[in-house]
Amino acid sequence: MKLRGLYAITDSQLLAGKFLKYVEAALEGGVTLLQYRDKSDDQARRLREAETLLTLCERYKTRLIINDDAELAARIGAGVHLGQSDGPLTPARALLGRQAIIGSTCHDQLPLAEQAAKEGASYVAFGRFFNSTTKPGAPTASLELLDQARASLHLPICVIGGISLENAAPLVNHGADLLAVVHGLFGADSADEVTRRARAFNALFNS
Ligand SMILES: Cc1ncc(COP(=O)(O)OP(=O)(O)O)c(N)n1
Ligand SMILES: Cc1nc(C(=O)O)sc1CCOP(=O)(O)O
Ligand SMILES: [Mg+2]
Repeated sequence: MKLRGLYAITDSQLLAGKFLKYVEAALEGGVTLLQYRDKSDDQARRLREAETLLTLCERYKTRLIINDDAELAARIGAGVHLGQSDGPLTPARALLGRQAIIGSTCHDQLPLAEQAAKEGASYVAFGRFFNSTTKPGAPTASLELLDQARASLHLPICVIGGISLENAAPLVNHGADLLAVVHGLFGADSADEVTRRARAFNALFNS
């Protein structure tokens, strides 16, 4: 499967009261990867929601990624996204198997991406590229870094952090394969607008 296009990431606060409606609206518009990102400790709810999202993803032929939690990913047969403090990649690959999608946060550091590639990551993520209300404190990354990453890495490159329809085009032009978006997708006033935004993000890869 080609990892290229929109990477939608859920946010439990932003999507409160409209979680499945907005997620399905995004899937309707086209989503390459969907990440379930819930930073709570409510294991029962996390399992329930992850299973529901997996069923929805199967219907739309989208791959589900669980943020932070390789055990939950293994339990339901999804992929996982691991940050630098979320545990090592090698055991996660052993746990999830060769086919699983495993992503790695590399902030603004190429050496982290090279290491992640060696340890079996399926994609590497750089960010944040713009101001983010979802994660304001994340380290910043630049288009120059993206150029260097594109020239030296042979893995799909994901970009994240404050991405919107207004600022995403240069990231694609500088070699990003996956646009990871929370607020710029789900911070919409209606489900129809989420679908429209998803289509418009994907169209950036065809222009
Ligand atoms: C696609 C993608 N890229 C980066 C992150 C951030 O991961 P991390 O640094 O572990 O921070 P949290 O999201 O866990 O707060 C991500 N989740 N997804
Ligand atoms: C979860 C996350 N990680 C980041 C990083 O830079 O590693 S930025 C970020 C938040 C992404 O949400 P939004 O699209 O609303 O800015
Ligand atoms: Mg994490």
